[in-house]
Amino acid sequence: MQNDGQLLTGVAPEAGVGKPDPILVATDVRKAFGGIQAVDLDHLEVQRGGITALIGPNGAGKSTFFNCLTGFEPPDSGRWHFEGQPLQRLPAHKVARAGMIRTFQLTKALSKLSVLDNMLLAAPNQKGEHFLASLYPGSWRKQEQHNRGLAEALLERFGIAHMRDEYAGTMSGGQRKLMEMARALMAEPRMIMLDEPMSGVNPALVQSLLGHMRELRDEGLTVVFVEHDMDVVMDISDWVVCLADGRVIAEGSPDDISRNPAVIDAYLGAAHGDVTADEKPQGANAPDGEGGAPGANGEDGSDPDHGESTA
Ligand SMILES: Nc1ncnc2c1ncn2[C@@H]1O[C@H](COP(=O)(O)OP(=O)(O)OP(=O)(O)O)[C@@H](O)[C@H]1O
Repeated sequence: MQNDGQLLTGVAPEAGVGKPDPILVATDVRKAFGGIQAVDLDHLEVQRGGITALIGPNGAGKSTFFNCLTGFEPPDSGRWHFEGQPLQRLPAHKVARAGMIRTFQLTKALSKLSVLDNMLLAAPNQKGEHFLASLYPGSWRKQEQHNRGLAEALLERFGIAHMRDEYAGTMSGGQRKLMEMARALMAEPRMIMLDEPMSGVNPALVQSLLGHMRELRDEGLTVVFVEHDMDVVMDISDWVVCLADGRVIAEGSPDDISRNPAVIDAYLGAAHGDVTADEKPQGANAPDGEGGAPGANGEDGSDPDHGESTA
């Protein structure tokens, strides 16, 4: 089946290259922490309806870039358009309402709430919370019904419906990863940004998560994900963007990227010689062996304090 990611065939593998139908266009996005220039990005376009992987060594600025785009971290400068709408300086909940939503490297479930309540909390536009809307209970009742139906359907889709009334704290790390993806979809986004969705999950669940990502893409959602596992990146991506020192140093198809000398130098490891798609690093991780490896966040990839909710 044709998906919009295939529109990328023939796009030149050049950093900052224009895309046939970009859903996101970001320009001059910069963010420094003290003396560290975490993000120093000139231009990046994300193709609508494709799966784009964001790779790069530890500390390359991937998560900070996600944070800036989604309103979780104020950039020092920069502008970006999503579906033609400028989103810079908007807080996270407004970015989510605009249709762009992210998940976190460490899952952010509220462990003392049920799985279903965690899902419902992730729905934006809680009309009942506004004073005027509360005067017209019909409008929020309708919305609550919609949210409940959506939450039940998503839990079913991700195979965790049997957990709906359990405390989220009782879920395994893998189940939490599934819930994290399901929660993001409560906002009914047009683009989902997944920060290391596979970290700390077992191989069977990786396959299940990959299947969900493909399905979402085939249904028209744009997927951007940060990943260290090059097997996963090569397997699923329509396009790969490599960051180093906050800059886009290369982008292209998985094949282009696996052969790109700048990517091999900065990330895949020049010491290992040329890396082709057939000889890619196994199990992946950053080449220096730091972080990002399956299990690097603890066996279940869970957040030790589970203290926060997503937008
Ligand atoms: N809140 C912060 N305060 C100070 N420095 C920060 C902060 N957040 C990130 N940094 C620094 O900014 C740089 C980019 O970090 P970031 O987490 O965005 O990289 P990354 O590519 O996502 O790394 P990883 O693959 O390890 O998750 C790093 O040098 C990091 O130490």
